[in-house]
Amino acid sequence: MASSIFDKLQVEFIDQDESVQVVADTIGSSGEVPERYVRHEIEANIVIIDNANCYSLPVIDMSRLINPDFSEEEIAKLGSACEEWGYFHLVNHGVDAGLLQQIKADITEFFRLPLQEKKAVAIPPNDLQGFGHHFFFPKEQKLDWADLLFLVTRPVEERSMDFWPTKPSTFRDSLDKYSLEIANVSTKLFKLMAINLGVDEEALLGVFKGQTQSVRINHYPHCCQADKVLGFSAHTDGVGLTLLLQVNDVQGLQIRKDGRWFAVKNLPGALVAMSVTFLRVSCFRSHQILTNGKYKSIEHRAVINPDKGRITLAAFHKPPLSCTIGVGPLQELLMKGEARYKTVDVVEFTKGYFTAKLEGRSYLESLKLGV
Ligand SMILES: O=C(O)CCC(=O)C(=O)O
Ligand SMILES: [Fe+2]
Repeated sequence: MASSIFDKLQVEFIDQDESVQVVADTIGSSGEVPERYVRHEIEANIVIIDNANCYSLPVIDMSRLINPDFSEEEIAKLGSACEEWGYFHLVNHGVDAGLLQQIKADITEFFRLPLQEKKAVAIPPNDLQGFGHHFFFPKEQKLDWADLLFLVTRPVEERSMDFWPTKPSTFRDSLDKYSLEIANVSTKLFKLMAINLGVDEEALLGVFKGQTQSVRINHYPHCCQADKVLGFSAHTDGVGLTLLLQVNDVQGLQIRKDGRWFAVKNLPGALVAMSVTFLRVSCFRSHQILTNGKYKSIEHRAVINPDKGRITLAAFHKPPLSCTIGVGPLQELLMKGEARYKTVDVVEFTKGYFTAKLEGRSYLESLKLGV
């Protein structure tokens, strides 16, 4: 049964009845990766990875953001992280440590279940929610080396509980609690971003009223030919703000800055926050350029570890598809300059985003005005 949210998009999603974990187990430690997964572009591109980690990635401290003694300084740091990187580590975020431990354990246990048990929540044809492997147009597109569990988590009435695993038994409860805590973190960040942008808090928060939160829980099995596959092709996330949780301590996220790829070192206990496309592109009167290009949306991808599987949980916060807030960029920002991005509504944006060939920034670039 297709969920109401994806019904509205009216685009076809093809699911692939294949588990990457099974492919990984089949090829073992010496087999060949099936052609469908082999990424020739990895070799073709000049990829410089900063393994030395000497590039300093922004780290933002939530406890300072909300402490009147330090907030001004920390909000300025948050602003430059969003402008320069569109990406930062968020520490002291306030999400309960016990809950984090529990959800990590539940997710790990879910992916360890035998395939048949995971398939109890398999993605049906032309839907997005559930366990499986997303496969969008075009058909010749290479497959990512990942299994995933995708669920709409908020608003609560939009949940399709049929896709929420019942094994392990604590899974549903942990995800329910986590989804609330992380929604609160995202709201706090939006408020602080509004202060940094010098716009009315309500103008920014209004766009997210009744926001949709969905989670994409990614499992990237290890691969004996790790340099031939990609866990997640280069992309920018959809609309809103992504908060990424490292479920286990295996590195794999890479971000592109100034044309170079950088490996992101895990920071224990931190969440990775990505201010994503809407912040750069817009929110009209349903989806207009909110920050008029001031904040970046970071292009990123996930690479595979040859020895260890990696698990992450990405929580996406976006305006509801029914968002009809008014046409045009945030007025206060437009008074400071011309609109730099086209106006598109949430449904059109989401459709374009999902159906565009995954070429990193291509869909985002197509919305740019005057270039
Ligand atoms: O797993 C990662 O490191 C990245 C995941 C991601 O980019 C996504 O789910 O959108
Ligand atoms: Fe992403």
